[in-house]
Amino acid sequence: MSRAAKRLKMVLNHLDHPSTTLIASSTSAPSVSSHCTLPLRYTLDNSILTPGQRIFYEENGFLLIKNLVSAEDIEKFRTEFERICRREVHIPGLIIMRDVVIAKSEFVPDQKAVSKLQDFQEDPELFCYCSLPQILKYVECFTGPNIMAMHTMLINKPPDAGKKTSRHPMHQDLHYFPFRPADRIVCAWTAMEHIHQRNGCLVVLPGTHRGTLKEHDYPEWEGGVNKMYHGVRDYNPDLPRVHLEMEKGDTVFFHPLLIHGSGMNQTQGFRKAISCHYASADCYYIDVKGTTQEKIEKEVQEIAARKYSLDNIKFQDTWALRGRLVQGERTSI
Ligand SMILES: CCCCCCCCCCCCCCCCC(=O)SCCNC(=O)CCNC(=O)[C@H](O)C(C)(C)COP(=O)(O)OP(=O)(O)OC[C@H]1O[C@@H](n2cnc3c(N)ncnc32)[C@H](O)[C@@H]1OP(=O)(O)O
Ligand SMILES: Nc1ncnc2c1ncn2[C@@H]1O[C@H](COP(=O)(O)OP(=O)(O)OP(=O)(O)O)[C@@H](O)[C@H]1O
Ligand SMILES: O=C(O)CCC(=O)C(=O)O
Ligand SMILES: [Fe+2]
Ligand SMILES: [Mg+2]
Repeated sequence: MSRAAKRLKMVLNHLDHPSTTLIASSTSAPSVSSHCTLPLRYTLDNSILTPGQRIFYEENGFLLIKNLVSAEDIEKFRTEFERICRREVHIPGLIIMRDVVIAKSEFVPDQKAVSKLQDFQEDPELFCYCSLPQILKYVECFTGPNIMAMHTMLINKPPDAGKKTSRHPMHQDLHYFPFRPADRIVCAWTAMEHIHQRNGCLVVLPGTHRGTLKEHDYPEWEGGVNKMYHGVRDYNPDLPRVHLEMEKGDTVFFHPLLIHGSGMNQTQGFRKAISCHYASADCYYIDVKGTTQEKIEKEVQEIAARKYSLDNIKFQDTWALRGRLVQGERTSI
C-alpha cells in the first residue's frame, strides 16, 4: 500500500470515530516514535468532502473538482469581460492590467491588451462567480460558515509576446495577505476553457502548504516581469511539480501557502480563468512590519495612493475595503 493509501485508511478509520484523536502507528519513522498524531488541520468536519478528498487536501494543499461551473455561467463571465475590454462598462475599483511588454511599449497599446482584471467585486455579473452556491459549499469546508470574498480576478493570459512575460513566477498567495490564520483562507480558480500545458496551466508543488511563508522577490527574468508578480526567492526546483490540466468549468481549491505559478502561453488564444480568494470572516489582520511581507505592503500602498488618492492607507484597510461578505456574518475582517 502506498503512503497516501495508508493514510487514507487511517483517516477513514478516524472518521468513523470522530470524537477520538487520530493516532496511528508510524510506519515511516519507527526510530523516532511508534505513534504519530494526524489531526485534520486544513479541512473542517462537514459532510461535503469525502474522506478521500479531505485527506488529499490535507496532504497536497489543493483539490480539483471537475465540472463545477456551468457553461452558461462561464459564457456570462466571458461576455462581461469583453464588454469591459471594449470599455462599455465602467466598474468602480476595477483594475485592468496589461502585460508589462505592452504597458512599457512606446506604441499605442494593442486593442487586445488586457491580461487580467482585478477587483471586480463591484461588477454584479462577474461577482456572481463568488456567490455560486456550488463553490461556496466547498469553500465552507476550508473557511467555515462565515465567508468573505477578499480578492477577485479574471485572468486572460495573453499569447506570449516573445519575452516569456506571460509566465507567473512560483509564489504563495499568502504573501499578499495581511490576515490569518492561513488555514482558513482558500482560493477557488475555475478554468473558463480547456487549460493545458501549452496555454499556461497552473503548476503546483504538492504539499508545500505544510511549509511556512517564504521570502518573495521579483524573479531575475531577462524579458521583464509584471508589476507585483513576486516569486518565492529560493524555492527548490527539484520538488515534484504537477501541471493541472483542466476542462472548462473545472475548479481547483488551493491553500494560500501552496507554491504555484503558471507557464507561458505558447498558443495564439487568450487563456481565461476566473478566481476568488475567500477567507473566514473570523480571520484577523496582522501587522506585517518587520516581516517578509513589508515590500508588498509598500507596493500596494503606493498603488492605492496613486490610483485612488488613498494616502497613508493601512495595508489592512486596502483589504477591508475590497472584501465582501458572501455567506454568514461579517464578524471580524
Ligand atoms: C482600496 C485600495 C486598493 C488598492 C489596490 C492595489 C492593488 C493590489 C493588488 C494586490 C494583489 C493581490 C493578489 C493576491 C493574490 C495573489 C496574486 O494574485 S499574485 C499576483 C498579484 N499581482 C497582480 O495581480 C498584479 C496585477 N497588476 C495590476 O493589477 C496592474 O498592472 C497594476 C500593477 C496595478 C498597474 O495598473 P495601473 O495602475 O492601472 O497601470 P497604469 O496606470 O497603466 O500604469 C501605471 C504604471 O505601472 C506600469 N505598469 C503597468 N502595467 C504594468 C505591468 N504589467 N508590469 C510592470 N509595470 C506596469 C506602467 O508602465 C506605469 O508606469 P510608469 O513608470 O508610471 O509609466
Ligand atoms: N481588449 C482585450 N484584451 C484582451 N483580450 C481581449 C480583448 N478584447 C477581446 N479579447 C479576447 O480576445 C479574444 C478574441 O476577441 P475578439 O472577439 O475581439 O476577436 P475574435 O472573436 O477573434 O474576432 P471577431 O470578434 O472579429 O470575430 C477573446 O478571447 C476575447 O475574450
Ligand atoms: O496564471 C494564473 O492564472 C494564476 C495566477 C495566480 O496564481 C495569481 O494571480 O495568484
Ligand atoms: Fe497565485
Ligand atoms: Mg468575437
